[in-house]
Amino acid sequence: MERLRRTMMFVPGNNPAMIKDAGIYGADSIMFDLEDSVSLTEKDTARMLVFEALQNVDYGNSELVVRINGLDTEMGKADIYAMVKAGVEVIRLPKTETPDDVVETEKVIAEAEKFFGIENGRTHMMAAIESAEGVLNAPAIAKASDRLIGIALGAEDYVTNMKTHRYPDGAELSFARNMILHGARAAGIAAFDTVYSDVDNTEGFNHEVEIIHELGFDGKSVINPRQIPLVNAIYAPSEKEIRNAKDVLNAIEEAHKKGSGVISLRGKMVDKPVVARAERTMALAKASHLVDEEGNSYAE
Ligand SMILES: CC(=O)SCCNC(=O)CCNC(=O)[C@H](O)C(C)(C)COP(=O)(O)OP(=O)(O)OC[C@H]1O[C@@H](n2cnc3c(N)ncnc32)[C@H](O)[C@@H]1OP(=O)(O)O
Ligand SMILES: O=C([O-])CC(=O)C(=O)O
Ligand SMILES: [Mg+2]
Repeated sequence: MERLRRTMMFVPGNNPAMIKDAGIYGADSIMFDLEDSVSLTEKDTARMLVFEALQNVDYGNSELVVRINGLDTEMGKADIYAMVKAGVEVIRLPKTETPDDVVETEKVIAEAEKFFGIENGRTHMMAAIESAEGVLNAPAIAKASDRLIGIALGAEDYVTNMKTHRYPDGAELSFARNMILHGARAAGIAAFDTVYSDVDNTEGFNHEVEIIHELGFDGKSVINPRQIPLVNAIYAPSEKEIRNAKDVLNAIEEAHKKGSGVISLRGKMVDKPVVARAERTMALAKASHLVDEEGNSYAE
């Protein structure tokens, strides 16, 4: 079953209190940041703090991601070596412009794995796309390495590059979101939406999450624990959706028993893509604690 990544929470790598408690908020992925939330004078301290945390703190089931500094900075290589040694699950490359950026980073990751005697390929990657060049290359970036689990939009840098701002209707991000989503889906990997900086604006945040949920994003980068339950609530299927998904799965099981891959349910055709959507609905229902492991509703 595909891993659910509804929320990926940024945690500044130079903040020991936030790093220590990051696991208690239920983020699907925790993303320690060594890049733009850390000032140049704190880069070494942040790398050390995150290295220690990855080795010593129990973050439960959350996936552990680190946003490194790019290889065009003097920190990039040291970041990769330290995080690979610490056993990070995913390295997030910021400001990815071209497939070559991914290939170059992968080379250094592979070198580091070899150096520390770690199995080749164990460290996964994701690429953040934060410029016009990156957006235009999104489909190629998404296919640049087998290590990639996903690509993400970084809209703060993107709107700066585009000489615009963030607006409530999100029109300025429409092209980038669609490119990233299509690039990710064509490569068979995940797509993540960008952060929403106005932490106290719940209405604006919910509106943005509704948009990306409808588009089909796997989830969203968040910057504050208060944003996690808001995303989860919008990604949680309704009771009606769960009931329908169960009916679909039961119907297709009956069809399979009869040697068929298609069946009619209340006049609507049930076939492979409908079943795949029903399976995703049930996975989201489980993650949202609306049904148990067997798919039985707690409400029933
Ligand atoms: C454009 C980009 O690159 S975005 C990515 C880089 N930016 C970041 O990583 C920023 C991360 N977020 C933050 O630093 C903060 O959430 C801010 C500055 C946005 C808001 O700060 P505050 O208003 O103080 O947050 P708030 O009052 O909601 O904090 C409540 C609790 O959550 C904790 N918390 C807040 N944000 C985070 C976080 N991102 N990770 C872990 N814990 C956090 C606080 O430490 C506080 O804990 P406490 O109650 O034990 O003291
Ligand atoms: O990746 C993100 O969402 C945060 C970020 O760096 C940006 O928006 O520039
Ligand atoms: Mg950025």
